[in-house]
Amino acid sequence: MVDDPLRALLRGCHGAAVASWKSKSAASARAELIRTPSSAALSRELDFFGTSSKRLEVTDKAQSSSPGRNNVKSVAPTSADMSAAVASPTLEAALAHMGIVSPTAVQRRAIPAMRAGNDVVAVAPTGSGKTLAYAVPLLSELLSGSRAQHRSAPHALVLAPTRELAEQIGRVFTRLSSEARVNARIKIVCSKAAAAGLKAADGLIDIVIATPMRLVATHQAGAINLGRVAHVVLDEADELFAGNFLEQVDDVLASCGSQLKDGTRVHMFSATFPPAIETLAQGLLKKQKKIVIDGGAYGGSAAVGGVAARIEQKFMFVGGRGEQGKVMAVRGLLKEGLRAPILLFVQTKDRAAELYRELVYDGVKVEAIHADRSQQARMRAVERFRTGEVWVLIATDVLARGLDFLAVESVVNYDMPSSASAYVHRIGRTGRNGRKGTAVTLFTEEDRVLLGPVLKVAKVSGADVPEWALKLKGVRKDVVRRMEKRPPTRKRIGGPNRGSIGKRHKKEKRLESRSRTEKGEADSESTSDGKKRNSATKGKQTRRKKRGASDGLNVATSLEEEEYE
Ligand SMILES: Nc1ncnc2c1ncn2[C@@H]1O[C@H](COP(=O)(O)OP(=O)(O)OP(=O)(O)O)[C@@H](O)[C@H]1O
Repeated sequence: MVDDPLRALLRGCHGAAVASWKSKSAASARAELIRTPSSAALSRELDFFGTSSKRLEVTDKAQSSSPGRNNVKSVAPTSADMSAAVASPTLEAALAHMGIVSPTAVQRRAIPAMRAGNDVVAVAPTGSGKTLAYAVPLLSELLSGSRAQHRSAPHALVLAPTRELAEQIGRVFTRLSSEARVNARIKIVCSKAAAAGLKAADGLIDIVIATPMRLVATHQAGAINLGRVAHVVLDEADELFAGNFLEQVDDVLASCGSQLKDGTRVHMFSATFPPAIETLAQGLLKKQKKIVIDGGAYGGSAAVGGVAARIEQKFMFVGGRGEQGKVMAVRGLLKEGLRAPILLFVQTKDRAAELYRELVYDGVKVEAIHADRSQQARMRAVERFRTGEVWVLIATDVLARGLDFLAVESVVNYDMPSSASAYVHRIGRTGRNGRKGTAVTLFTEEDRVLLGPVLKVAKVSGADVPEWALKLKGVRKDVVRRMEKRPPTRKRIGGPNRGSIGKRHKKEKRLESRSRTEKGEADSESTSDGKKRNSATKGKQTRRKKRGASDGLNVATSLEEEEYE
């Protein structure tokens, strides 16, 4: 094993793989793998959330030619386009300070549309800057003084399907408002603690960013007044209108009640907006302004689009050998130099655990995100990925939407996404903000039903879809829909290594369990009802063990599950 330079690299290097698996031979890819950048250089590249000043230091050929663009200290002048879109010199300067000097297409159109008092529906590709497209007009209203001034009554409400996304949106608002000195009171409500804090503070709030479940609970507890909300923004609107969240979103909008009739504006943003969701959303939009950018598809039979232009999409049939074929395919991709960091999507948390075992045994620097781990452990996993300590992050669809992992080079759909929309969002974790990215989708015989819709999206977005694939016999829509709701049951992931987990993994298990115990202890110390909390934690751990999840790799299976405490 030591003879194999790839194995040595996978074990020891912090550098990113720089070879494209598609365009280079295995030998040259390996050679490039050996010339990895330093960990410092890599960590500069890995600003996943795109909101810190590090992002401006990224060494990117496309950007480095524009002087001042990569220098945090020098603020480049903004374009005429930017002045016209933002219409606020203060915000314009703040954006320039963040390295944002010209608007993206969706910003160019959505910012003025929101300012003009419309209900904006914006469908634009992943990574095209939709967050700022609504953050700018909302903060600009606060700047101009037209804000609600009622206790616990926010001026604007932003809903997002997951806690991670809500927190990311919160970071964007906080950064921009502090750069512009808006002095906006921004609250992120996506955990019990945050909701309790809101009640305790009982003060003025300008903007609330929340997950639907937590906001409903907070409202029911009387900690927030939704009666005077001027704007409701639904980020990942199609997901918020889908089964899991519909009831809660409905409750929130009902709580904005009378205001919805006489003036609350409702805005929807996503990279996908299927016709069924459009019909559902129509009733809420009084003064609607639709904005559809590039691949973003709004209505029509295509139903989804929104694939960022620079993502190279590849499909690999791993057919006959089923699950074993997939593991081999992933090993092959890594060996051939698929560019890291890599996000690897699987269908369920159990499969994440199984795949983790396979890869960790190989010596791949891999992590898996799971909802049962403490928030600290989750953040640590992301941080390890961010700094290049971990090359491959295994996740379920909980990480598929909205998260701005700016430096992710490749996405692998280890398991076929459950719908064309899911495909768009998953692969959209790479190729963000005009960067290049690679998306590889593995499929077997049992994926035939979902393959058709996914290939259509790929074809529409300019991917080189093989002729044979386009000739695949169509599947009835109701069969596709059934499959979207209930993806195929897959065989366990496990190759020859299964069962022999190896020293390294055992060590990871020990560390994980130690960190859980520490967390339990910390919880018990920091609460007055410590005993209760500590025994509850222990009970939870026991239950987990009973469920056969002693390796602690329970990745959430649904977005709903993600709303943990
Ligand atoms: N005008 C701009 N110029 C340069 N960078 C920008 C601009 N607008 C946004 N960005 C950056 O682009 C990245 C992607 O933005 P954002 O997360 O808002 O995309 P999105 O369209 O919401 O993606 P998704 O559909 O996946 O949620 C962020 O890192 C953001 O800071």
